[in-house]
Amino acid sequence: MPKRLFYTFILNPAADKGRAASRAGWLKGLVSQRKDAVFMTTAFSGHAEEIARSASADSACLVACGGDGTLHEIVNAVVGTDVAVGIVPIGSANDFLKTFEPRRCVKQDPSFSFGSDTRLVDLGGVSVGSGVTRYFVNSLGVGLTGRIARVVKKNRWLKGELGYVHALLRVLVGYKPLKMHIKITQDDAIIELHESVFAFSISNGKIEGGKFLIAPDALLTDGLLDICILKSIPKLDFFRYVIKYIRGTHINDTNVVYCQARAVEIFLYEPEVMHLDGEVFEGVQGSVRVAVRPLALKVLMDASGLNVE
Ligand SMILES: Nc1ncnc2c1ncn2[C@@H]1O[C@H](COP(=O)(O)OP(=O)(O)OP(=O)(O)O)[C@@H](O)[C@H]1O
Repeated sequence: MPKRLFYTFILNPAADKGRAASRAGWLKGLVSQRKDAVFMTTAFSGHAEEIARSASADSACLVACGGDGTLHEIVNAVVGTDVAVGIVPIGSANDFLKTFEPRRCVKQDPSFSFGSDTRLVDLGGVSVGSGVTRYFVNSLGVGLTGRIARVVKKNRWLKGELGYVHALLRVLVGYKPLKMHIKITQDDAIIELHESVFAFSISNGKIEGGKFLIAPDALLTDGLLDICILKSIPKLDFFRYVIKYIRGTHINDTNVVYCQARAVEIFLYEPEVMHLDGEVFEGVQGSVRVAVRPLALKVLMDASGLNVE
């Protein structure tokens, strides 16, 4: 049956530390000119996912108006359906869009052009123990970056790069590398590591934390996830790696394992913090299985023809 609406816009007014709320008037103005679109606002964390689950019965495209967290919730509501997601980038980082359509990441002047062309992108599926699978569209981090994401989220004032620098410094105090067992499954090899790990991430997009080029070789459509493991290093050395992460040159470092795979399993001996697209999951322990779900998400492309890979 044809859907009644084409677009449902879902605004997270709390995105960008509450600054996204100031875009409500502009978004309502956009939507009010059309018969095929409606506008909704979230009232609490997790609400975008609830709205998206009910709206997906009626809409062909759900537009995430916020940052990566808003997109993450909507993606998890539509995965497995034919509903597309669109993006109005008014969050702090909007890291997914930096890979998908980098030219649209102009925060001062966000745009949305009504179109219907979509591109399929991969997703990463994550299951902890026997729990349900949750999906990330941009990146997953365990340990250091999970803890940084937790501090960034709790901080109500500092946004953008300042927020990440503040969080990094706070997390580094008292931080110890994590003991992990990692099993990376590639087409022609299995890599097993029993390591103390300083930082661990799995990426679909290239950028994490606003400006860190964690996965310079990542492509959203290659059916692969990019794994980046920084082995145990002296804590003070990490500042050198921050510069390398910004430039993407860490992947050639002898302390870094960087590779691509379709599936990864990690075993965490102690409860840890994990982030998926910047959303924080506490107390993750035991077996964490991650597998790519190739071309599983339809993403609306900018109709102005500015798309680049
Ligand atoms: N009405 C609301 N009140 C409070 N929190 C909300 C509300 N709606 C959504 N949230 C939460 O706001 C958080 C931040 O959203 P989001 O990640 O989109 O913005 P951001 O952090 O500025 O962007 P980015 O992740 O790109 O840096 C998410 O965890 C989301 O669950």
